[in-house]
Amino acid sequence: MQTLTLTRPDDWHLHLRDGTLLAQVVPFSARRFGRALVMPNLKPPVTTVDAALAYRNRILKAVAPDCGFTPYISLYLTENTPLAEITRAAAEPCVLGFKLYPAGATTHSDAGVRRLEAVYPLLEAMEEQELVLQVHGEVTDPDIDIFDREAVFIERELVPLRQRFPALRIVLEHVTTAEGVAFVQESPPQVAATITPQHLRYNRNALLAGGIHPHYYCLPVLKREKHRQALLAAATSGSPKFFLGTDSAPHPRPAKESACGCAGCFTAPLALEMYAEVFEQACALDRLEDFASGFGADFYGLPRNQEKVRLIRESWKAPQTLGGEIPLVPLRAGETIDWRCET
Ligand SMILES: NC(=O)N[C@@H](CC(=O)O)C(=O)O
Ligand SMILES: [Zn+2]
Ligand SMILES: [Zn+2]
Repeated sequence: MQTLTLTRPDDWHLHLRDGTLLAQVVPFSARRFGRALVMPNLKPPVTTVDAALAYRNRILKAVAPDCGFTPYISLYLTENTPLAEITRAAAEPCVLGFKLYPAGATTHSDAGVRRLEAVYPLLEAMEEQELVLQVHGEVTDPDIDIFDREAVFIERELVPLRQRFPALRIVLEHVTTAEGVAFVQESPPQVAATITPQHLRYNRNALLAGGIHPHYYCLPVLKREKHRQALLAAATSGSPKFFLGTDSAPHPRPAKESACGCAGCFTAPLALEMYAEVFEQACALDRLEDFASGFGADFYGLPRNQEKVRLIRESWKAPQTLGGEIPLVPLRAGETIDWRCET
């Protein structure tokens, strides 16, 4: 049987939610990943170092103490973030940066940034203190077609931002387009991107062809095949600028299967396995370890993990729903997955 032993991977973009949902979902990540950068779009958002430390403790309480899972937090950047919070964040090892949510772009982003100019002093301080800006890269302009929102954001916001803050460390989170890939490739080394398993594996047909498939709806939305090809080429290129970030984003089943279903794919129970599938299909399994377990840690200046995980080339079926108090439907529910994680 074919097996694949990897340095334990890390997830550099993860939503764990809070309360009951947190307890339900975190074990799926902790089983596979050594570390995760946990996103701050809770209600209310995690905007301060104190709130981040409290959230981190709640995450740690929800996993077995000996499981070796280390959460890091990205702080939610707002137009009201005090300058002093930047200094505080820079001094706190478990805070790895600030998340830029253009207000209205995605789930729980209403406290986000309306005008980028309003946070220029904060970005200047972040640049000086070498903090990372994690970006949800979509414009919120209702006149822009939803499939173009990432490309337009890059042109209107990110290119000028890179020019104004040339040393600012930026991660274009969940990159979904050829334009996003090109932006990262042509930027200096402190600009990188995370790539999700769904954007590597699917184009927009998975969402819209043969009926509407709400569990494949996330933001930025799945794109055309040519964009998927660009992402796949980037992820398997061996470039250290592209690394794993699942963007696993659980929502209760009724909120997904609704006349106005919310954005987010719950992938934690099968994301690592899916990355193995797509790298295998691209004949690039030898590049998976750097993408999943190396480049992200290098970018964040953290040591690579010591432990290993083992994947086995063995089919299994993703569950239709995951039990627990809150019903959750994972991506690929009921479908066959080619790789199984042994740990
Ligand atoms: N990706 C998503 O579609 N949803 C995320 C938010 C985000 O990462 O944009 C969520 O929190 O549900
Ligand atoms: Zn996002
Ligand atoms: Zn996300």
